[in-house]
This record gives sequence, C-alpha cells and structure tokens, in this order.
Amino acid sequence: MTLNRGDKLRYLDKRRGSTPFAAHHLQQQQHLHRRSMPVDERELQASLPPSPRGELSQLMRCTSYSPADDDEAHRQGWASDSSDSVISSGSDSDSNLYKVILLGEHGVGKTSLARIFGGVEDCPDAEEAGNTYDRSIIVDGEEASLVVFDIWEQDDSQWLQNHCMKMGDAYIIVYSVTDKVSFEKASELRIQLRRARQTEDIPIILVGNKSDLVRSREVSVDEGRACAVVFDCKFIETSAALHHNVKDLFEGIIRQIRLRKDSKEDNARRMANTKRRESISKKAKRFLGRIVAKNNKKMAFKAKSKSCHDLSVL
Ligand SMILES: Nc1nc2c(ncn2[C@@H]2O[C@H](COP(=O)(O)OP(=O)(O)OP(=O)(O)O)[C@@H](O)[C@H]2O)c(=O)[nH]1
Repeated sequence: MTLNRGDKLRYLDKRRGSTPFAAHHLQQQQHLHRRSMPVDERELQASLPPSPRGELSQLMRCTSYSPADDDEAHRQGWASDSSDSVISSGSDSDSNLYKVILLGEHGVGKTSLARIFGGVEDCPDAEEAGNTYDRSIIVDGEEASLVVFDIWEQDDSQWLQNHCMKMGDAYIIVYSVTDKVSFEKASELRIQLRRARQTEDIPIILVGNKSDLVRSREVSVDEGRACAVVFDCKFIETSAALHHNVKDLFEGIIRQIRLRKDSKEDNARRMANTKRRESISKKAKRFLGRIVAKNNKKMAFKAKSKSCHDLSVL
C-alpha cells in the first residue's frame, strides 16, 4: 500500500478499528458488501501483545467478507475455476484462523495481491479498504480462515518490524520480477525471518509478482526458483494485474500451513510409538539412514527444486 506512515496515522485519528463508520461511510460500506467491524478484528487485536504507543493495533484496519461478497468473488474469478474452493462468511471458523503476513519492498504489489484476496481491489479509497483482510475459504473440502496483514513498511519502526516477523503463522515474501533490487531484498527478508523464527518450521512462499510485464523482466523464473530452493521455501510467480496465480497463492499458503500441522502431529505420534517399541537393530538402521541422507544432499537439492513450485506438498 503506497501510503506513508503519516497518512496512515492521520487516518487512524479519524477512525480506529473499533470505531464505527460515520453514516455516509456506512452507505458506501453497504454498497461494497463488506462488514465494517468484524468480530475477528477485535479478537485479533486483543490477542496482540502490548506495543509502544499501541502501534500495531493503530495501524491495522480490517476488511472482511460477508456472504454477499460471494457473487463478487465469483465474478472476479477467485472461486469460479476451482471445484473445491468456496468463500463464506469469516466469522464462523475461528478454530482454523491463520495469520499471514505480506513482506517485501515498496511497490512490488503486496497491497494489490492482498486486495484481490480481500475482494476490495476496485475500492478507490485505500483508507476504507484497510490493510488487514480476513476471509474464510474452503480448500480441499475443509474450511480455513485467513487473515492477511498488509502492514509491512520497510522504513517503519524496529519494534513493528520485529513484531511482524514474530506474529505470523505463515509469510508471503513478494518481489517484483521487474526489479532486481526487490529480489535481493526478498532474500534479506528471508534471512531476517529465519533469525527471528530459528527453531520453527514456518511456511513461507516467495512470490515473483508482475509476471505480466514481460518486456521489463529483470529476474528470471529460474532465478526465483533457485532462490526458493536455497532458502527452503515455496515459489510462485503471480500477476496481480491479470489475477494470474493469485488464488493458487492463497490456497497454497493454507495447504502449507496444514501440511506442517499434520506432519508435526504425525511426527509426535510416530516418536511416541517408536520410543515405546524400538529395538536396538531398528535404532542402528535409523542412525545409518541419517548418514545416507546426509550423503544424498545433492539428490535432496534436486528433488527440492522439482517440488518448490508445488504448493500442495511440503
Ligand atoms: N503490471 C503490473 N502492475 C502491478 C502488479 N501488481 C501491482 N502492480 C502495480 O504496482 C504498483 C505498486 O503496487 P502496490 O500493490 O501498491 O505495491 P506495495 O508492495 O503494496 O507497495 P508499498 O505499499 O509501497 O509497500 C501499483 O501501481 C500497482 O498497480 C502486477 O502484477 N502487474
């Protein structure tokens, strides 16, 4: 979102997340079929730790879907070309609520992607559209609520940056394929994220946006993919302008979160069983297996580069 911090705070003087819209605003809201004060936002803000001057909650302005938005979403092609992806009201599926943070340089298309997700891309008023978008979608037959935060500001306070790095259940790091510097920045952000979440296996998708701008491309698909393999994350190219792969991106992030959740549970179960029953010979086999795996790093690297664009596998 190309708003400077001053603009953001000035707006927030006028309206905070918990402040109802003025009457003329409400009329506009009804026209856009969006809820002005979703329950999720209050719950979300309440769950955040205290911050210097309440910075984070001040910066968040939430947009969420009401069931009336389904028509609009279908028109925009989000759900129309998928047999198992459906949008519904965001309030009834809090058990599967995932926070996704968008990171990336200025102007790479974070807001454009988030607004497509939020179904507010045509909203002319950036302030009204907000910078936090929640929506429930059914992916692979199961409902999940995603809250997408477009609050990252490269030049913002260290506290806010640190907090962004810690609060997400998953991250989308965006660069523009027309801007090599933004690609380099994406690598820096990945390193920052790795430092902030050292022991965690958090889902990260590296996104090369603006793939429609073929003639001004500065970063090739191969470079993007290689970077994702090195940094151990998933990779996809999108075009917010053409809506290309945007749906796959957001469904992909849900799949990545679920896959990790499932594999954690499986591992815990397997460990419990193994510890109970493992014989010495089995232990020896496992140990040898680890050594072989280390020797096969090259093979693993190749396998990863094959799968890094497949957002439905780990
Ligand atoms: N051609 C093309 N233009 C895009 C695409 N995505 C975004 N843009 C344009 O790029 C400009 C910046 O997009 P934003 O979505 O504001 O980028 P941002 O990353 O949120 O920028 P900041 O708020 O400054 O961090 C806008 O003029 C968008 O219309 C895309 O996929 N293709």
